[in-house]
Amino acid sequence: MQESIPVITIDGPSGAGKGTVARIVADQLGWHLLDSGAIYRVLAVAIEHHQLALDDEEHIIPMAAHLDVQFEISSKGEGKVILEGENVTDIIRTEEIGELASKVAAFPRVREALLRRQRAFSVSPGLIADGRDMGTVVFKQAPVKIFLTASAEERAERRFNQLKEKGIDVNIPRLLHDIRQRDERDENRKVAPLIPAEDALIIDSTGISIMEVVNKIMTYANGKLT
Ligand SMILES: Nc1ncnc2c1ncn2[C@@H]1O[C@H](COP(=O)(O)OP(=O)(O)OP(=O)(O)O)[C@@H](O)[C@H]1O
Ligand SMILES: Nc1ccn([C@@H]2O[C@H](COP(=O)(O)O)[C@@H](O)[C@H]2O)c(=O)n1
Repeated sequence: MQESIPVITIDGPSGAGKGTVARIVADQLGWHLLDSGAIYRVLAVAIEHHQLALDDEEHIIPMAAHLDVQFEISSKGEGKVILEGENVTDIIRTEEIGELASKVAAFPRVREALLRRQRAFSVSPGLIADGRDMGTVVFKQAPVKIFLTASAEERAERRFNQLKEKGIDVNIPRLLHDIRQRDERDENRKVAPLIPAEDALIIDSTGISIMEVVNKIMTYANGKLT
């Protein structure tokens, strides 16, 4: 990371709203956006496509370091993810790929291999980076760090509504089970576990609207950056 580029990190568990608020904050500030979870998800898809075993580090590490992926903006202004020439925008958002991403993300050498790619997003005028270890590892020097959370029940309900809107058939008990399992894996892995950075502002968004969360972040960031 270049020292002079300001970075706002937003870490937290699945479904806390990180991606949603990161996008709005980035739009308001006119800054770049890094959805680091998408990189782990793309790697999970690549592992499936190449039919690799999850412990096949010999092949996974070089693949992670040289992942052939482009993050594009479509003509409608929507984000598009292209892996090895194939549009994987929708595939990477499935619960199955999220689960696989969280398994592969527990391997220290995989995380190491993805560091440079993530740090390359830090360009002028600034970056909003969302993930699990943005404030603790990837952008440790960031001047503004947020840890965004919400109760597991509320996160499951949000995910339920999100998937229902897309016409995907799911149920809340199953989503709650998956969310708890993913939290447990992300919080307890040996490297870069999901924990708030010591200097992070913790925001519990349970019962708080998206715009209220955005406003809290903007107020905090304005105070820190001026
Ligand atoms: N404060 C909020 N109140 C109600 N719904 C919210 C709130 N924040 C986010 N949502 C909704 O919750 C869903 C999940 O949000 P989002 O994808 O941003 O979470 P996330 O933390 O990025 O999850 P993941 O890490 O799994 O990608 C979205 O449908 C979003 O609109
Ligand atoms: N900085 C990050 C970002 C993500 N992960 C892992 O990827 C999984 C999927 O992430 P989403 O944010 O897209 O849901 C997640 O469960 C983490 O295991 C990570 O380790 N570090």
